[in-house]
Amino acid sequence: MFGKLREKLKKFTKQVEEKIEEEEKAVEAPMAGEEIQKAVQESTETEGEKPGFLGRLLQVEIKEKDIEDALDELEIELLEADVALETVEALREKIKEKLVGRKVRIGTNKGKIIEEALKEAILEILTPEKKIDLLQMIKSKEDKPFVIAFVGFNGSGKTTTIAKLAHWLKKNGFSVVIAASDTFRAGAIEQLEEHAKRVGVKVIKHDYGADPAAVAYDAIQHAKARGIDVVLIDTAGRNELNRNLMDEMKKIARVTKPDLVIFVGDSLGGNAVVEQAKQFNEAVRIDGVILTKLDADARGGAALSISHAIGAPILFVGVGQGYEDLRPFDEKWFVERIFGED
Ligand SMILES: Nc1nc2c(ncn2[C@@H]2O[C@H](COP(=O)(O)OP(=O)(O)OP(=O)(O)O)[C@@H](O)[C@H]2O)c(=O)[nH]1
Repeated sequence: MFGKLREKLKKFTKQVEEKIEEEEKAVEAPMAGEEIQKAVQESTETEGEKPGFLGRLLQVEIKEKDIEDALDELEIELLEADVALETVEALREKIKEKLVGRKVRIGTNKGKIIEEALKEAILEILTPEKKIDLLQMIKSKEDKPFVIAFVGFNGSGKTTTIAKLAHWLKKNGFSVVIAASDTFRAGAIEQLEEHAKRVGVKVIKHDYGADPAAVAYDAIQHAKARGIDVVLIDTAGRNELNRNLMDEMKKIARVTKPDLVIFVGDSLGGNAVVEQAKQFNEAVRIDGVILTKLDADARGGAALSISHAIGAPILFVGVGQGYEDLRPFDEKWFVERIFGED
């Protein structure tokens, strides 16, 4: 996971480290290495925790010029890794904020300081303005069912994801029914039924060509009549966005008044997926995102950008083809995956 992204960030760390070392050499020049360490040690011991007088002399401040070149390179590489432009720019500013002016004592582990700054910057980018606790939301809704509509392009893994989420909800004690509102793509209904059967969930369906909003409406009525907790609405994707699709989405939203609209995107699609999400967000407000195929994603561009770009949190990530392979998203976990080993 994210091998390429990791490489780029490591390269940045190394470049900045070398620059700081150059600054250090200028400070160190008049003294020999061992003398410096000793002087810093003694000075700190006499003045407590904080660096003492000599310690202060023997520290360097990271300057903008030390990181500018490395940031320029990182910016290009992140764009190549399909991180959205506005996210790259925001990340650049945050990294700068965290590093410029920072005082580094000679002899300390500079790589660690730089890596921590990168981690913090990425964590801030990933942390959405609003968070969603799905289980809590479902529990606290008084009039059942809780309705979730899924939107996204063809091939994004939407159908598999709906089955994974149904499985996860069942494991958490909720009853679920699925609306087969993709009445457009040949085979979509059978495919959904097959997945639903495997996870033990009923599908409400009409024929192909039927009104998707009517199918969703029926599923909600079915849930109401039987006290089912959650309705998951599978909507049609297209290969490209068009007016019909957006009008269809708007009608489903009008008729079913979903509690949540979740955008399902293939993380391998990179920036294109972020653009899709933005367009859906303009038509029907997206409340949350599920990114699929993260297990196969070396670049991490979509994952890094999507929350920041549309202001909605990533709720889950798909990390494999099995029904268990859906992971509630956690920013810290994500950052650890980027910096840790696979
Ligand atoms: N490795 C991996 N594969 C996934 C993941 N999610 C889905 N897939 C696979 O992606 C392929 C497409 O998924 P489907 O759910 O069939 O998606 P689709 O029907 O093409 O697309 P929709 O029209 O969006 O439903 C299938 O082979 C899935 O097993 C994931 O998180 N990781």
